[in-house]
Amino acid sequence: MTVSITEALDIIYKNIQPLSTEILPIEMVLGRICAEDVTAVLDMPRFDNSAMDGYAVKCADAGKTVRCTEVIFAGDSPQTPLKQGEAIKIMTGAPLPEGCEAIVPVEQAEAKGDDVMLPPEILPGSFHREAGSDMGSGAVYLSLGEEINAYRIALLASQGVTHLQVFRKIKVVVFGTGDELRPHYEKIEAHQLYNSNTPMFLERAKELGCEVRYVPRSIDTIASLEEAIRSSIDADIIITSGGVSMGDKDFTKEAFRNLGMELFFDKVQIKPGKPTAFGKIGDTAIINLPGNPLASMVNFEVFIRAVIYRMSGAKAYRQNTIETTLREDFRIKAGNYTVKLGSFDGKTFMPFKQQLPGMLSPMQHADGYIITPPDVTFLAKGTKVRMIPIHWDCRSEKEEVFFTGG
Ligand SMILES: Nc1nc2c(c(=O)[nH]1)N[C@H]1C(S)=C(S)[C@@H](COP(=O)(O)OP(=O)(O)OC[C@H]3O[C@@H](n4cnc5c(N)ncnc54)[C@H](O)[C@@H]3O)O[C@H]1N2
Ligand code: MOO
Repeated sequence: MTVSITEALDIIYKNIQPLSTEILPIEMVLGRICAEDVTAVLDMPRFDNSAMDGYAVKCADAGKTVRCTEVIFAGDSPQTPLKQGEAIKIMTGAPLPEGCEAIVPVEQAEAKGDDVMLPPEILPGSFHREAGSDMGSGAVYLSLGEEINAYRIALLASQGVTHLQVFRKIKVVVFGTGDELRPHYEKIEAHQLYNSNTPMFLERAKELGCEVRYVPRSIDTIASLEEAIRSSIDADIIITSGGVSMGDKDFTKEAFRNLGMELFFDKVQIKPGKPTAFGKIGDTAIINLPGNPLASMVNFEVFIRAVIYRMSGAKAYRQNTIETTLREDFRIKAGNYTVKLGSFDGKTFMPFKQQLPGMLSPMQHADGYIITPPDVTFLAKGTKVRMIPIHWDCRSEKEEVFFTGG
Protein backbone atom coordinates (compact mmCIF):
# COMPACT_ATOMS: atom_id res chain seq x y z
CA MET A 1 0.00 0.00 0.00
CA THR A 2 1.38 3.44 -0.98
CA VAL A 3 0.62 6.33 1.34
CA SER A 4 1.43 10.04 1.49
CA ILE A 5 3.89 11.39 4.06
CA THR A 6 1.10 12.76 6.26
CA GLU A 7 -0.87 9.52 6.01
CA ALA A 8 2.25 7.55 6.96
CA LEU A 9 2.80 9.76 10.02
CA ASP A 10 -0.86 9.47 11.04
CA ILE A 11 -0.64 5.67 10.74
CA ILE A 12 2.48 5.68 12.92
CA TYR A 13 0.92 7.93 15.57
CA LYS A 14 -2.24 5.81 15.63
CA ASN A 15 -0.52 2.43 15.85
CA ILE A 16 2.31 3.20 18.26
CA GLN A 17 1.60 3.52 21.95
CA PRO A 18 3.84 4.81 24.76
CA LEU A 19 5.79 2.05 26.54
CA SER A 20 5.36 0.90 30.13
CA THR A 21 6.86 2.88 33.00
CA GLU A 22 9.42 2.40 35.75
CA ILE A 23 10.45 4.21 38.92
CA LEU A 24 14.01 5.52 39.00
CA PRO A 25 16.17 7.68 41.28
CA ILE A 26 16.23 11.26 39.98
CA GLU A 27 19.95 10.87 39.25
CA MET A 28 18.96 8.51 36.43
CA VAL A 29 16.05 10.25 34.74
CA LEU A 30 17.80 12.84 32.56
CA GLY A 31 16.29 12.73 29.05
CA ARG A 32 13.44 10.45 30.10
CA ILE A 33 9.76 11.31 29.78
CA CYS A 34 7.88 11.87 33.02
CA ALA A 35 5.02 9.39 33.50
CA GLU A 36 3.17 11.18 36.32
CA ASP A 37 1.96 14.61 37.38
CA VAL A 38 4.20 15.82 40.20
CA THR A 39 2.76 18.18 42.82
CA ALA A 40 4.78 20.54 45.02
CA VAL A 41 4.68 19.58 48.69
CA LEU A 42 6.75 22.59 49.81
CA ASP A 43 6.34 26.31 49.17
CA MET A 44 9.22 27.76 47.16
CA PRO A 45 10.78 29.71 48.81
CA ARG A 46 9.88 27.77 51.93
CA PHE A 47 9.71 30.92 54.14
CA ASP A 48 9.85 34.71 53.75
CA ASN A 49 13.52 35.60 53.35
CA SER A 50 15.91 38.35 52.35
CA ALA A 51 16.97 38.84 48.72
CA MET A 52 20.05 40.88 49.76
CA ASP A 53 22.79 41.10 52.35
CA GLY A 54 21.48 44.08 54.31
CA TYR A 55 19.35 45.25 57.24
CA ALA A 56 15.85 44.25 58.23
CA VAL A 57 14.11 47.54 59.11
CA LYS A 58 10.82 49.39 59.73
CA CYS A 59 9.81 51.81 56.93
CA ALA A 60 9.13 54.62 59.43
CA ASP A 61 12.87 54.60 60.29
CA ALA A 62 13.83 55.85 56.80
CA GLY A 63 16.42 58.65 57.04
CA LYS A 64 17.13 57.86 60.72
CA THR A 65 20.03 56.25 62.58
CA VAL A 66 19.01 52.97 64.23
CA ARG A 67 20.71 50.46 66.59
CA CYS A 68 21.86 47.13 65.19
CA THR A 69 23.23 44.47 67.52
CA GLU A 70 22.01 41.23 65.93
CA VAL A 71 22.75 39.28 62.77
CA ILE A 72 20.62 36.60 61.06
CA PHE A 73 22.43 34.14 58.76
CA ALA A 74 20.86 31.75 56.21
CA GLY A 75 20.04 28.64 58.20
CA ASP A 76 19.25 30.61 61.42
CA SER A 77 15.86 30.58 63.02
CA PRO A 78 15.32 34.20 64.23
CA GLN A 79 13.68 34.55 67.63
CA THR A 80 13.77 38.31 68.34
CA PRO A 81 11.07 40.48 66.76
CA LEU A 82 12.22 43.71 65.07
CA LYS A 83 11.28 46.92 66.90
CA GLN A 84 11.02 50.54 65.76
CA GLY A 85 14.38 52.35 66.05
CA GLU A 86 16.30 49.09 65.47
CA ALA A 87 17.74 47.17 62.55
CA ILE A 88 18.79 43.52 62.37
CA LYS A 89 21.61 42.66 60.00
CA ILE A 90 20.48 39.89 57.66
CA MET A 91 22.18 37.79 54.96
CA THR A 92 20.75 36.74 51.58
CA GLY A 93 18.39 33.79 51.99
CA ALA A 94 18.05 34.21 55.77
CA PRO A 95 14.50 34.12 57.23
CA LEU A 96 12.98 37.54 57.96
CA PRO A 97 12.52 38.39 61.63
CA GLU A 98 8.98 39.02 62.85
CA GLY A 99 7.98 42.66 62.29
CA CYS A 100 10.41 43.23 59.39
CA GLU A 101 8.91 45.63 56.82
CA ALA A 102 11.76 46.00 54.33
CA ILE A 103 15.37 45.11 53.64
CA VAL A 104 17.94 47.84 53.05
CA PRO A 105 21.01 46.49 51.18
CA VAL A 106 24.32 47.12 53.03
CA GLU A 107 25.56 49.44 50.31
CA GLN A 108 22.54 51.75 50.82
CA ALA A 109 23.21 52.14 54.57
CA GLU A 110 26.12 53.56 56.52
CA ALA A 111 27.25 51.60 59.59
CA LYS A 112 29.35 53.06 62.44
CA GLY A 113 29.81 50.58 65.28
CA ASP A 114 26.29 49.51 66.33
CA ASP A 115 24.71 52.53 64.65
CA VAL A 116 23.30 52.32 61.13
CA MET A 117 22.22 55.34 59.09
CA LEU A 118 19.30 54.38 56.83
CA PRO A 119 18.48 55.93 53.40
CA PRO A 120 15.75 58.63 53.20
CA GLU A 121 13.23 56.42 51.44
CA ILE A 122 12.38 52.76 52.16
CA LEU A 123 9.58 51.04 50.29
CA PRO A 124 7.55 48.43 52.17
CA GLY A 125 8.38 44.87 51.11
CA SER A 126 11.60 45.81 49.30
CA PHE A 127 14.00 42.90 48.81
CA HIS A 128 11.56 40.46 50.44
CA ARG A 129 11.29 37.03 48.90
CA GLU A 130 7.87 35.81 49.89
CA ALA A 131 7.12 32.18 50.80
CA GLY A 132 5.49 30.42 47.84
CA SER A 133 6.16 33.30 45.40
CA ASP A 134 8.20 31.04 43.11
CA MET A 135 5.91 28.02 43.39
CA GLY A 136 3.16 27.33 45.91
CA SER A 137 2.69 23.94 47.54
CA GLY A 138 -0.05 22.04 45.73
CA ALA A 139 1.04 23.31 42.28
CA VAL A 140 1.71 20.70 39.57
CA TYR A 141 5.24 21.58 38.47
CA LEU A 142 6.01 18.58 36.27
CA SER A 143 3.46 16.83 34.09
CA LEU A 144 2.98 13.49 32.46
CA GLY A 145 4.63 13.55 29.03
CA GLU A 146 7.27 16.20 29.76
CA GLU A 147 10.93 15.49 29.11
CA ILE A 148 13.27 15.63 32.09
CA ASN A 149 16.09 18.13 31.73
CA ALA A 150 18.65 19.38 34.25
CA TYR A 151 16.36 22.24 35.32
CA ARG A 152 13.48 19.90 36.07
CA ILE A 153 15.85 17.76 38.13
CA ALA A 154 16.71 20.93 40.11
CA LEU A 155 12.99 21.39 40.84
CA LEU A 156 12.59 17.77 41.93
CA ALA A 157 15.63 18.03 44.21
CA SER A 158 14.34 21.32 45.70
CA GLN A 159 11.20 19.42 46.73
CA GLY A 160 13.12 16.56 48.30
CA VAL A 161 11.93 14.10 45.63
CA THR A 162 14.17 11.03 45.41
CA HIS A 163 12.37 8.90 42.78
CA LEU A 164 10.27 9.54 39.71
CA GLN A 165 8.01 7.45 37.50
CA VAL A 166 9.22 7.66 33.89
CA PHE A 167 8.59 5.83 30.63
CA ARG A 168 11.14 3.10 30.09
CA LYS A 169 13.87 3.34 27.50
CA ILE A 170 13.03 2.22 23.98
CA LYS A 171 14.93 -0.90 22.88
CA VAL A 172 16.04 -0.66 19.27
CA VAL A 173 17.52 -3.48 17.20
CA VAL A 174 19.21 -2.73 13.89
CA PHE A 175 20.25 -5.18 11.24
CA GLY A 176 21.62 -4.66 7.80
CA THR A 177 20.92 -6.78 4.76
CA GLY A 178 23.05 -7.35 1.69
CA ASP A 179 25.79 -9.85 0.85
CA GLU A 180 27.96 -6.99 -0.41
CA LEU A 181 28.16 -5.42 3.04
CA ARG A 182 30.92 -5.97 5.58
CA PRO A 183 31.48 -4.47 9.01
CA HIS A 184 33.97 -1.58 9.11
CA TYR A 185 36.50 -3.61 11.14
CA GLU A 186 36.90 -6.34 8.50
CA LYS A 187 38.97 -6.52 5.34
CA ILE A 188 36.91 -6.08 2.15
CA GLU A 189 37.26 -7.26 -1.42
CA ALA A 190 36.97 -5.00 -4.47
CA HIS A 191 33.28 -5.87 -4.99
CA GLN A 192 32.30 -5.31 -1.38
CA LEU A 193 31.55 -2.23 0.70
CA TYR A 194 31.41 -1.28 4.33
CA ASN A 195 28.11 -1.23 6.14
CA SER A 196 27.62 2.40 7.11
CA ASN A 197 23.85 2.41 7.64
CA THR A 198 23.88 0.16 10.69
CA PRO A 199 26.37 2.30 12.70
CA MET A 200 24.44 5.40 11.56
CA PHE A 201 21.10 4.09 12.87
CA LEU A 202 22.58 2.70 16.08
CA GLU A 203 24.19 6.01 16.96
CA ARG A 204 21.24 8.12 15.88
CA ALA A 205 18.84 5.98 17.93
CA LYS A 206 21.20 6.40 20.91
CA GLU A 207 21.19 10.17 20.37
CA LEU A 208 17.41 10.04 20.53
CA GLY A 209 17.54 8.29 23.91
CA CYS A 210 17.14 4.62 22.88
CA GLU A 211 18.97 1.51 24.04
CA VAL A 212 20.44 -0.16 20.97
CA ARG A 213 21.54 -3.60 19.84
CA TYR A 214 23.13 -4.72 16.59
CA VAL A 215 22.24 -8.11 15.15
CA PRO A 216 24.92 -9.11 12.65
CA ARG A 217 24.08 -11.43 9.75
CA SER A 218 26.49 -13.20 7.49
CA ILE A 219 24.44 -14.09 4.44
CA ASP A 220 21.44 -12.69 2.62
CA THR A 221 18.83 -15.45 2.72
CA ILE A 222 15.25 -15.45 3.91
CA ALA A 223 16.21 -18.05 6.53
CA SER A 224 19.01 -15.90 8.01
CA LEU A 225 16.75 -12.87 8.02
CA GLU A 226 13.96 -14.79 9.77
CA GLU A 227 16.45 -15.98 12.38
CA ALA A 228 17.60 -12.40 12.97
CA ILE A 229 13.99 -11.27 13.35
CA ARG A 230 13.18 -14.10 15.79
CA SER A 231 16.15 -13.17 17.96
CA SER A 232 15.09 -9.50 18.03
CA ILE A 233 11.42 -9.79 18.73
CA ASP A 234 11.82 -8.60 22.34
CA ALA A 235 12.84 -5.19 20.94
CA ASP A 236 10.43 -2.26 20.79
CA ILE A 237 11.64 -1.22 17.34
CA ILE A 238 13.41 -3.22 14.64
CA ILE A 239 15.11 -1.18 11.95
CA THR A 240 16.39 -2.72 8.74
CA SER A 241 17.85 -1.10 5.68
CA GLY A 242 18.20 -2.51 2.20
CA GLY A 243 16.54 -5.33 0.36
CA VAL A 244 13.21 -3.57 0.01
CA SER A 245 12.93 -2.77 -3.70
CA MET A 246 12.61 -5.01 -6.76
CA GLY A 247 15.98 -6.82 -6.78
CA ASP A 248 16.14 -10.62 -6.92
CA LYS A 249 17.43 -10.72 -3.35
CA ASP A 250 15.18 -7.98 -1.98
CA PHE A 251 13.23 -10.15 0.43
CA THR A 252 13.32 -8.14 3.65
CA LYS A 253 9.59 -7.53 3.61
CA GLU A 254 8.83 -11.15 2.76
CA ALA A 255 10.81 -12.42 5.76
CA PHE A 256 8.89 -10.11 8.11
CA ARG A 257 5.58 -11.12 6.56
CA ASN A 258 6.46 -14.82 7.03
CA LEU A 259 6.78 -14.09 10.75
CA GLY A 260 3.36 -12.48 10.94
CA MET A 261 4.10 -8.80 10.45
CA GLU A 262 0.98 -6.71 10.16
CA LEU A 263 1.91 -4.34 7.34
CA PHE A 264 0.54 -0.78 7.51
CA PHE A 265 2.28 0.59 4.42
CA ASP A 266 5.10 -0.52 2.16
CA LYS A 267 5.63 2.57 0.01
CA VAL A 268 5.52 6.28 0.69
CA GLN A 269 5.14 9.15 -1.75
CA ILE A 270 8.53 10.54 -0.85
CA LYS A 271 11.74 11.14 -2.75
CA PRO A 272 14.15 9.70 -1.75
CA GLY A 273 12.95 6.65 0.12
CA LYS A 274 9.82 5.46 -1.63
CA PRO A 275 10.22 1.78 -0.57
CA THR A 276 10.01 2.54 3.18
CA ALA A 277 7.70 0.10 4.98
CA PHE A 278 6.11 0.12 8.43
CA GLY A 279 4.45 -2.72 10.29
CA LYS A 280 4.22 -4.52 13.60
CA ILE A 281 4.78 -7.99 14.98
CA GLY A 282 2.88 -7.96 18.26
CA ASP A 283 3.97 -4.72 19.97
CA THR A 284 7.29 -4.54 18.10
CA ALA A 285 7.37 -1.79 15.48
CA ILE A 286 9.16 -2.72 12.28
CA ILE A 287 10.59 -0.19 9.87
CA ASN A 288 12.23 -1.33 6.68
CA LEU A 289 14.26 1.48 5.17
CA PRO A 290 15.83 1.51 1.72
CA GLY A 291 19.52 0.62 1.51
CA ASN A 292 20.70 3.81 -0.21
CA PRO A 293 22.42 5.68 2.64
CA LEU A 294 21.00 9.17 2.12
CA ALA A 295 17.53 7.79 1.37
CA SER A 296 17.62 5.72 4.56
CA MET A 297 18.87 8.66 6.63
CA VAL A 298 16.08 10.91 5.36
CA ASN A 299 13.43 8.31 6.12
CA PHE A 300 14.92 7.67 9.54
CA GLU A 301 14.56 11.38 10.27
CA VAL A 302 11.01 11.62 8.96
CA PHE A 303 9.49 8.32 10.13
CA ILE A 304 11.65 6.56 12.73
CA ARG A 305 11.99 9.75 14.70
CA ALA A 306 8.17 9.90 14.71
CA VAL A 307 8.00 6.29 15.96
CA ILE A 308 10.53 7.01 18.73
CA TYR A 309 8.83 10.22 19.87
CA ARG A 310 5.41 8.57 19.92
CA MET A 311 6.68 5.52 21.80
CA SER A 312 8.64 7.65 24.29
CA GLY A 313 5.48 8.83 26.05
CA ALA A 314 6.22 12.48 25.18
CA LYS A 315 3.14 14.68 25.02
CA ALA A 316 4.81 16.74 22.28
CA TYR A 317 5.55 13.97 19.82
CA ARG A 318 5.05 15.80 16.53
CA GLN A 319 8.04 17.38 14.85
CA ASN A 320 7.48 20.99 13.97
CA THR A 321 9.19 23.34 11.63
CA ILE A 322 11.26 26.46 11.85
CA GLU A 323 10.10 29.15 9.44
CA THR A 324 12.98 30.73 7.63
CA THR A 325 13.82 31.95 4.13
CA LEU A 326 15.74 30.53 1.22
CA ARG A 327 19.33 31.81 0.84
CA GLU A 328 19.49 31.45 -2.97
CA ASP A 329 17.25 30.34 -5.85
CA PHE A 330 16.70 26.56 -5.93
CA ARG A 331 15.29 24.21 -8.58
CA ILE A 332 13.57 20.90 -7.82
CA LYS A 333 12.53 18.09 -10.13
CA ALA A 334 8.72 18.02 -10.25
CA GLY A 335 6.49 15.06 -9.61
CA ASN A 336 7.06 14.00 -6.02
CA TYR A 337 7.09 15.01 -2.40
CA THR A 338 10.78 15.76 -2.19
CA VAL A 339 13.01 15.98 0.86
CA LYS A 340 16.05 18.25 0.55
CA LEU A 341 18.75 18.34 3.18
CA GLY A 342 20.47 21.65 3.70
CA SER A 343 22.26 24.09 5.92
CA PHE A 344 20.73 26.67 8.25
CA ASP A 345 22.85 29.60 9.40
CA GLY A 346 20.34 30.94 11.91
CA LYS A 347 18.78 33.26 9.33
CA THR A 348 18.43 31.41 6.05
CA PHE A 349 18.22 27.84 4.73
CA MET A 350 19.91 26.48 1.63
CA PRO A 351 19.42 22.95 0.25
CA PHE A 352 22.64 21.21 -0.79
CA LYS A 353 23.10 21.25 -4.57
CA GLN A 354 24.57 17.72 -4.59
CA GLN A 355 22.38 15.16 -2.85
CA LEU A 356 21.50 11.81 -4.38
CA PRO A 357 19.92 8.81 -2.59
CA GLY A 358 23.12 6.74 -2.71
CA MET A 359 25.39 9.45 -1.28
CA LEU A 360 26.85 9.67 2.21
CA SER A 361 28.85 12.89 2.28
CA PRO A 362 25.99 15.47 2.32
CA MET A 363 24.44 14.06 5.50
CA GLN A 364 27.16 15.21 7.88
CA HIS A 365 26.55 18.90 7.15
CA ALA A 366 22.75 18.80 7.25
CA ASP A 367 21.16 21.06 9.87
CA GLY A 368 17.67 20.26 8.69
CA TYR A 369 15.50 19.51 5.70
CA ILE A 370 12.55 20.88 3.80
CA ILE A 371 9.80 18.89 2.06
CA THR A 372 8.28 20.25 -1.15
CA PRO A 373 5.02 19.04 -2.76
CA PRO A 374 5.01 17.56 -6.32
CA ASP A 375 4.07 20.79 -8.11
CA VAL A 376 6.94 22.86 -6.70
CA THR A 377 9.80 23.10 -9.19
CA PHE A 378 11.36 26.41 -8.25
CA LEU A 379 11.90 28.28 -5.01
CA ALA A 380 13.19 31.85 -5.37
CA LYS A 381 15.70 33.41 -3.02
CA GLY A 382 13.83 34.85 -0.02
CA THR A 383 10.90 32.38 -0.28
CA LYS A 384 9.50 31.35 3.09
CA VAL A 385 10.56 27.76 3.82
CA ARG A 386 9.64 25.41 6.66
CA MET A 387 12.72 23.63 7.89
CA ILE A 388 12.55 20.56 10.08
CA PRO A 389 15.68 20.66 12.26
CA ILE A 390 17.83 17.56 12.66
CA HIS A 391 20.06 18.30 15.63
CA TRP A 392 17.65 19.98 17.95
CA ASP A 393 14.11 19.47 18.99
CA CYS A 394 11.21 21.56 17.87
CA ARG A 395 8.09 19.64 18.83
CA SER A 396 4.50 20.11 19.93
CA GLU A 397 1.26 18.22 20.46
CA LYS A 398 -0.38 19.96 17.53
CA GLU A 399 -0.20 18.98 13.91
CA GLU A 400 1.51 21.59 11.76
CA VAL A 401 1.90 22.00 8.02
CA PHE A 402 5.49 21.10 7.25
CA PHE A 403 5.57 21.41 3.48
CA THR A 404 7.44 24.22 1.82
CA GLY A 405 5.77 26.06 -1.07
CA GLY A 406 2.78 24.78 -3.05
N1 LIG B 1 13.58 -1.73 -10.62
C1 LIG B 1 13.59 -0.92 -9.55
N2 LIG B 1 14.75 -0.72 -8.94
C2 LIG B 1 14.80 0.08 -7.88
C3 LIG B 1 13.62 0.72 -7.43
C4 LIG B 1 12.41 0.48 -8.10
O1 LIG B 1 11.36 1.01 -7.73
N3 LIG B 1 12.45 -0.36 -9.16
N4 LIG B 1 13.72 1.59 -6.39
C5 LIG B 1 14.98 2.24 -6.20
C6 LIG B 1 14.98 2.96 -4.98
S1 LIG B 1 14.02 4.37 -4.93
C7 LIG B 1 15.75 2.62 -3.93
S2 LIG B 1 15.85 3.63 -2.57
C8 LIG B 1 16.52 1.43 -3.90
C9 LIG B 1 16.21 0.67 -2.62
O2 LIG B 1 16.90 -0.46 -2.64
P1 LIG B 1 16.95 -1.53 -1.49
O3 LIG B 1 16.33 -0.98 -0.28
O4 LIG B 1 16.44 -2.79 -1.99
O5 LIG B 1 18.47 -1.54 -1.13
P2 LIG B 1 19.60 -2.44 -1.71
O6 LIG B 1 19.33 -2.78 -3.10
O7 LIG B 1 19.83 -3.50 -0.75
O8 LIG B 1 20.73 -1.37 -1.64
C10 LIG B 1 20.68 -0.17 -2.31
C11 LIG B 1 22.05 0.49 -2.25
O9 LIG B 1 22.37 0.84 -0.92
C12 LIG B 1 23.59 0.19 -0.49
N5 LIG B 1 23.42 -0.25 0.89
C13 LIG B 1 22.51 -1.12 1.35
N6 LIG B 1 22.65 -1.30 2.66
C14 LIG B 1 23.68 -0.54 3.04
C15 LIG B 1 24.33 -0.34 4.27
N7 LIG B 1 23.91 -0.96 5.39
N8 LIG B 1 25.37 0.52 4.32
C16 LIG B 1 25.81 1.15 3.19
N9 LIG B 1 25.23 0.98 1.98
C17 LIG B 1 24.19 0.16 1.92
C18 LIG B 1 23.71 -0.98 -1.41
O10 LIG B 1 25.01 -1.45 -1.52
C19 LIG B 1 23.16 -0.43 -2.71
O11 LIG B 1 24.14 0.35 -3.36
O12 LIG B 1 16.25 0.59 -4.99
C20 LIG B 1 16.18 1.27 -6.24
N10 LIG B 1 15.99 0.29 -7.24
O1 MOO C 1 13.92 6.83 -3.28
MO1 MOO C 1 15.22 5.81 -3.46
O2 MOO C 1 14.97 5.94 -1.86
O3 MOO C 1 15.55 6.94 -4.70
O4 MOO C 1 16.79 6.24 -3.21
